[in-house]
Amino acid sequence: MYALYLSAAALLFGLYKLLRLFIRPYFSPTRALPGPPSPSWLWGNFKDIVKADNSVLHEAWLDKYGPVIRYTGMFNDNRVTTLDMRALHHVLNSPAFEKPLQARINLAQFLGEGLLFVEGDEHRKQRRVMNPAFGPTQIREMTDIFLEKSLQLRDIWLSEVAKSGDERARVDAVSWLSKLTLDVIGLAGFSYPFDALNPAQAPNELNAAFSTIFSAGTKFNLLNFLIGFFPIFGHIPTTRNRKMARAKAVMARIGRDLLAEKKAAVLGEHEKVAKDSLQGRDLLSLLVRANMATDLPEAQRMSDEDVLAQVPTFLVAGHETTSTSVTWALYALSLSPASQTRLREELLSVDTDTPSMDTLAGLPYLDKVCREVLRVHAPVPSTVRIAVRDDVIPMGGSGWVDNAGVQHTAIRIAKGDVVFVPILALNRAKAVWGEDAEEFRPERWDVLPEPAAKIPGVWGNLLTFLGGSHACIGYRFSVIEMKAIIFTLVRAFEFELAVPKDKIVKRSMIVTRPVDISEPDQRNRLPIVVRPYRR
Ligand code: HEM
Repeated sequence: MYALYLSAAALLFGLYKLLRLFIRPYFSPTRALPGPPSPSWLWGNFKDIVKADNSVLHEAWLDKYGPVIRYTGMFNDNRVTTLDMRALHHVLNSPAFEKPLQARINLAQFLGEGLLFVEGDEHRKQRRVMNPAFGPTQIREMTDIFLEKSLQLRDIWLSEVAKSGDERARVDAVSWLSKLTLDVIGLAGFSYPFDALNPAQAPNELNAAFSTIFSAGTKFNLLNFLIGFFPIFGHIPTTRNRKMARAKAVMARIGRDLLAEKKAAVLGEHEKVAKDSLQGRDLLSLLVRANMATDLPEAQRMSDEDVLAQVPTFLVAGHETTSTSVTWALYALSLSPASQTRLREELLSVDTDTPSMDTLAGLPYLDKVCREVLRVHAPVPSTVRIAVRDDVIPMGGSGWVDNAGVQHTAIRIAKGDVVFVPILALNRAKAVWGEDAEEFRPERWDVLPEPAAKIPGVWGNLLTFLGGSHACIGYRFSVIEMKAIIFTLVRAFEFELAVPKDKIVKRSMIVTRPVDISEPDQRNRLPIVVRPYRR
């Protein structure tokens, strides 16, 4: 009898939760905001958004309905977006907004509870211990790795040219750059040699495990969707779940070995680790050292589990994002021969193949090219935040006007409403960058447009690396890595697209990659022709 009451109570509680989920959106103050009608209760505007290129619909709605809009997600859930910089600054910095739990659970099933997962005090704790590993002094030390791997790719492409017997070769920028940045994050992240650029080498254990986890985690399918809501689905013994479990076990074993090695090195630092040895300079070693510092209060230390979760976190966050940026850089430079020539002239004025971080950082046109690529082709085009309590978001400018013509200077938002953070849309907003905002034109950085100075981003007057408490911790790492790769490749080769421009389209699955639609398989690919540059 007691069990029956308990089941009935659980059922009622479940029903109440479900009902609240469906009813809650109708009581949100965001319903007063202007925006597109919802075509379906089940899908909201979701299907149209998925069909269009990332950000395109949001941009059109913002153009049509004003500076802040509401549209709908699944089950008519409220979603708000705005290009208002004061409002975005608030959303990115206020503890009233977090990553949605469902997205975090999805991340955690393949990444563990690392920096991309945690929120609140735990996030502040992890971030405090990890920040020093990503400082300029530390990245300066890693520049050699970025250049060494870039030179390896340069030599591989030169040998492809030699093999072709034709002074030129056709290569796929996506796959080669992905191998390059995997090698870099392996060495700079953990002193782990993936050796992905070595053509004779089959993918090693960690590479294979990582690929399995990454491809399962980033595919949109019913199982992944259900796991986001009900993590128990991750334990059903399907082929996908079994493969994931095996891959996670490999990742955990290698992670534990790496961690044990780093800890032993830190403990025996004075005798064993030379000050400038590679072993002591990778991100994991720096993190372990910071976490073991004697002046760090016990409560502020990360557990071994937390440190281990950073291994897949660095791999996922730091690998495809940077390779995609460089891929888009080669795409943009292929389509803009004048920028390519101007850049090459600047890069060839440096008299070494292995410049320091400061030399790379001090090349003005290289800097403008990188900013412009990261503006027009932001690899992560958007993110979302959920209100964890009711809140009022202040707006700059003249605010917004409701249906009754009343002016508002703030956005009232209810717990559970989602804010879409329009990274790409702000990066290419005409109101900020002018009428040619969608064009790749590095020279625009000669004079920064006034409104761009207010963009609440951590780097480069852009939202590409986000801003606020969850801003990308790896932005310095990524920008210098990007500069080192472009420096090496543009000095050595001239580039052009190997297929017509309209055969390359963008497709987003968290990261926006080029897709080659000239081939029936329509894979992530950027075929380019490389021709050695004769000085
Ligand atoms: C062009 C390259 C990159 C881009 C565009 C990029 C972009 C971003 C963005 C937009 C976020 C915020 C995500 C959100 O909160 O919704 C983020 C967070 C993060 N990124 Fe990056 N990233 C890049 C490279 C890297 C690299 C190289 C690393 C590490 C080696 C890295 C590590 C991280 C981590 C750990 C976070 C979570 C930070 C936190 O929540 O405190 N990223 N990145």
